[in-house]
Amino acid sequence: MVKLYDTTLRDGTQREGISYSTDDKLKVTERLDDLGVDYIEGGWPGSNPKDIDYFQKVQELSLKNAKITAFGSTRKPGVEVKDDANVKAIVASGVEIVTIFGKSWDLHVTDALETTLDENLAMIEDTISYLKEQGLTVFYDAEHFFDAYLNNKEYTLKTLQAAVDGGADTIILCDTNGGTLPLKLKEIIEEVKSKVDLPLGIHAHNDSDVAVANSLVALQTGVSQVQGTINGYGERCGNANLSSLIPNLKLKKGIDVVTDEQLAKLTEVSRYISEVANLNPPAHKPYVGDSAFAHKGGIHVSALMRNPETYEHLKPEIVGNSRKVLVSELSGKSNLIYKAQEFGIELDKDTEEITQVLDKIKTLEHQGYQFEGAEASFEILMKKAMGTYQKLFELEGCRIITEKTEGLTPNSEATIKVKVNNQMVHTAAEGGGPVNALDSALRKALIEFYPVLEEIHLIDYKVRVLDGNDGTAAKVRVLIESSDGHESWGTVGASTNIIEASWQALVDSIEYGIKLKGDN
Ligand SMILES: CC(=O)SCCNC(=O)CCNC(=O)[C@H](O)C(C)(C)COP(=O)(O)OP(=O)(O)OC[C@H]1O[C@@H](n2cnc3c(N)ncnc32)[C@H](O)[C@@H]1OP(=O)(O)O
Ligand SMILES: CC(=O)C(=O)O
Repeated sequence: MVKLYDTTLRDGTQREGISYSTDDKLKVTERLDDLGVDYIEGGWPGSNPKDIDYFQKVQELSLKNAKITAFGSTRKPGVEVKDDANVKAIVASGVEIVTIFGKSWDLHVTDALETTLDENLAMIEDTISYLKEQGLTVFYDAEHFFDAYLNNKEYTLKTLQAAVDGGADTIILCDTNGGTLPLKLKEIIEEVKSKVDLPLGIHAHNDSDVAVANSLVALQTGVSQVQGTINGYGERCGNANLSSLIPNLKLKKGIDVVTDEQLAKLTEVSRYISEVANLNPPAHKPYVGDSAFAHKGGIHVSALMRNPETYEHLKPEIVGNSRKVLVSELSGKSNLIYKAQEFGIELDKDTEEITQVLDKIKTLEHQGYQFEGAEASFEILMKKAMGTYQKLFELEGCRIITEKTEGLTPNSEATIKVKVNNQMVHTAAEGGGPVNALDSALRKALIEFYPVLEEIHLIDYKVRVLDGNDGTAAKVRVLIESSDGHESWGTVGASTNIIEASWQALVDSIEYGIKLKGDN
């Protein structure tokens, strides 16, 4: 039996940039419970009022799978355990399971705690025995266990014995600094197993980029509890990533740590937690990343269309993710056919049209365009090449003036002349900058013909300088993301003139949006 112990809400919050509210923590708790983890370490009640609040409120949730645990340290040196503020806060938190970390490494006892080796052993034993007397289940986190073992095996084993004597229910071996490699970790766990007769757990940090590997090796060596966090969030480089460990265990090792239905929620849970953490979802993480099943190379897409197993180690839907095919200068005809099918366009591999589209993409990418983030521009390009694209308006001309007066905010004004439905429209608009003025003038000209434009907004505008060596004459790429509040689409432009690059991306964005909303 393998037990999943999630510390997203404790060690995960030790990652730079994360700060949840109590409400956030409660919502994440429910998602983790849904996912099927066995334990949720909700926080450290001795640390801050938010965590005290959390432990009160979490009692009102009806969890289906998980048990809530509270984290804390052994008592302070020279303090009676019943009087220790941290221990009192843990007992008051109302949980049935607590996780206490103690020092395994003599260096930490002398240099961090600044106490004696014997006092540390007493701190471990009597904190655990006191908590056991309170009727609690106690997991003991042996902090820095592997470094400690390599430095002073004899003392380190005494700290574990103190935990056993105190009555700990499980001992978790922690690779706190994340510096241990899998084979060394395995060797040490094998030795410990022959000396400690208690269930063991593993808590691995990712400083050597092997936290998941270390956790798998530990489980293979007979450890039964694995600690980690969703998306691998955690102090410094993070903790063992449960978003990878869960599918690895279930799909590769045949250990049913969650049900098939729960596994299919993995991607959603990963993205939900990154949203709540206010971080970008981790695009390149295995299993759950947006790019985990993104195929770019033409050779890959060609084979994939014949049999997905050729370039995927599992079906993306199993973990709630989906396949993505990208279009770029690395595409072959297969990428285009795949995308055409997505757009509902019939395209045959043996036609002149597909060769022309492919050549055009490769030429344009050489000139600085990037279609990967601009699928709407790619769809338009494809339809134009096939002669099935109808433009919604023609530009007759435009003029943009930016006025900069010393001490005043610069102001831009655009005038534009476009032909819509055989009618010439001439408008002007102001804006904070030249592109903003141009966008406003164009919208003003088109709105009476396409009222749906009211619902279409630019949500992101990115400019990338392509050849910085050319200074202010450098070519730039503009990527625009637009949305109607439900769907979003990306468009691209490239030129040595930033207004021209913006114009190209803007026109594609507006035409695509109007057509998407069926207002043409
Ligand atoms: C490996 C890990 O991830 S352990 C978890 C680390 N997480 C955190 O530290 C987040 C929460 N921490 C906090 O809110 C605060 O640090 C608190 C409330 C725990 C302590 O705050 P303070 O009392 O102001 O102490 P401070 O943070 O400066 O120093 C840590 C204290 O804990 C002591 N300590 C460290 N480990 C242990 C331990 N296992 N058992 C007992 N005491 C410990 C240190 O010796 C130091 O005590 P001292 O100040 O009396 O010398
Ligand atoms: C306990 C803990 O978080 C660690 O040792 O890393």
